[in-house]
Amino acid sequence: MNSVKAFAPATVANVACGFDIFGFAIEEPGDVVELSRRDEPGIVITSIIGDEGRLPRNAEKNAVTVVMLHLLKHLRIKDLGCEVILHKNMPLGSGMGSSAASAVAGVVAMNELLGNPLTREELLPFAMEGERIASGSAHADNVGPSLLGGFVVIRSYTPLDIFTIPVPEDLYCTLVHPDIEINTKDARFILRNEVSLKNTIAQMGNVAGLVAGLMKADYDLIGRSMVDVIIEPVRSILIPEFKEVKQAAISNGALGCSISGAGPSMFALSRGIDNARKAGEAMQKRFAEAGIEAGLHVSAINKNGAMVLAE
Ligand SMILES: Nc1ncnc2c1ncn2[C@@H]1O[C@H](COP(=O)(O)OP(=O)(O)O)[C@@H](O)[C@H]1O
Ligand SMILES: N[C@@H](CCOP(=O)(O)O)C(=O)O
Repeated sequence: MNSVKAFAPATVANVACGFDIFGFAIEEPGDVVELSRRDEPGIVITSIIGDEGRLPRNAEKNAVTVVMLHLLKHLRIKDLGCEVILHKNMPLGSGMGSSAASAVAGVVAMNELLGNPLTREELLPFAMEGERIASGSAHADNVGPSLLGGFVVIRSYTPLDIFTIPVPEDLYCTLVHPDIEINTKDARFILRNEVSLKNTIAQMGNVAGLVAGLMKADYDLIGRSMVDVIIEPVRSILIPEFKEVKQAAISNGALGCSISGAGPSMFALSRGIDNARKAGEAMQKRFAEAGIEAGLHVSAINKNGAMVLAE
C-alpha cells in the first residue's frame, strides 16, 4: 500500500464527574490525515490545512506525527519515508479533543499503511504520546474514544485498563464551542492536588451513578449524576457565562451540562435529538447575548471511532 487516508472524530472528555477517566466521541467534526510513501526515509509534514499556520510543521512537535514516530520506533522500522497532509477540522485549545483527533488519525493511518500490525487497542499507548506532546499529560480520555468509539472508561492508567460501556440509543450530545481558546496544559496546571473526603464521596457517587444510568438507559439517573464537584468549580471560572449557559441547557431540555474536556467548549446530554438541538440553540443564544460567538454540534454518541477512508 502506498497511500492511506484516515479520519478521527472530536471527543468530549471527563463527561462531568469523570476527570481523565470518561470520554466519548461524536460523529463530526474530525481531523483527516493523508499519508503517502516517498523514496527518502523520514516523516515529513508537507501541508496542514485549516490551522492558519499555527501548528508545528516539525514532525517531532506535532501530535499527528509524534505518534507515528513512536509507532515506527516500537516496530523497529527505520527506513520508512512518508509524506503527511493534515486536514485540521477543529479549533485548537477547544476542549473538543483537537490534539487527540490528530494523534488518532495519524496513528491509525500509519498502522494501515504498514498493513495493520497492531490492533486498535494496541495503538492506544502510541496515541497517548500525542497528548503528552500537546498538553504535557498522556491522558487517554480523548484518544481512547476517538480511537475506539463508544463511551470509554479508563479504570486504570498503570497498568492501562480501558473498556467501553453501552449507551442508550436515544442519547444525544450537544457541543457548544465559544470562540475563545483554553490551553489544556494551563487548565490542568490550575487544578488543586488535594481533594476533600466530602468531595471524593460525592464524586464517587456520581461516577457510579453515571455508569449505571448509561448501562440501564435510566435518563434521570444520567442527569442526576452529571455533577462535578472537583474540577468544574475551578475551571468554570475560565469560561465566561458558564453558569448562565449551563442553566440555559438544563432549562431547555438537557439532562445535564458541564465543561467538555478542559474547555472552553461546553457539552450537554439529552434524551432525543430535538431536546439536544433545543438545548444547543439556547446555549448558543446565551453566549451570543454576552457577545460571544459559539459553534454548535449536535450528535449521537459515535460508536465507531476512527475510520480508514477510501482513497
Ligand atoms: N495536530 C495537532 N492538533 C492540535 N493541537 C496540536 C497538534 N499538535 C500539537 N498541538 C498542540 O497542542 C495544543 C492544543 O492541544 P489542547 O490544548 O489539548 O487542545 P484541545 O483541548 O483542543 O485538544 C497546542 O499547543 C498545539 O500547538
Ligand atoms: N481529561 C483532560 C481532557 C482534556 O480534553 P481537551 O479536549 O481539552 O484536550 C483534562 O480535563 O485535562
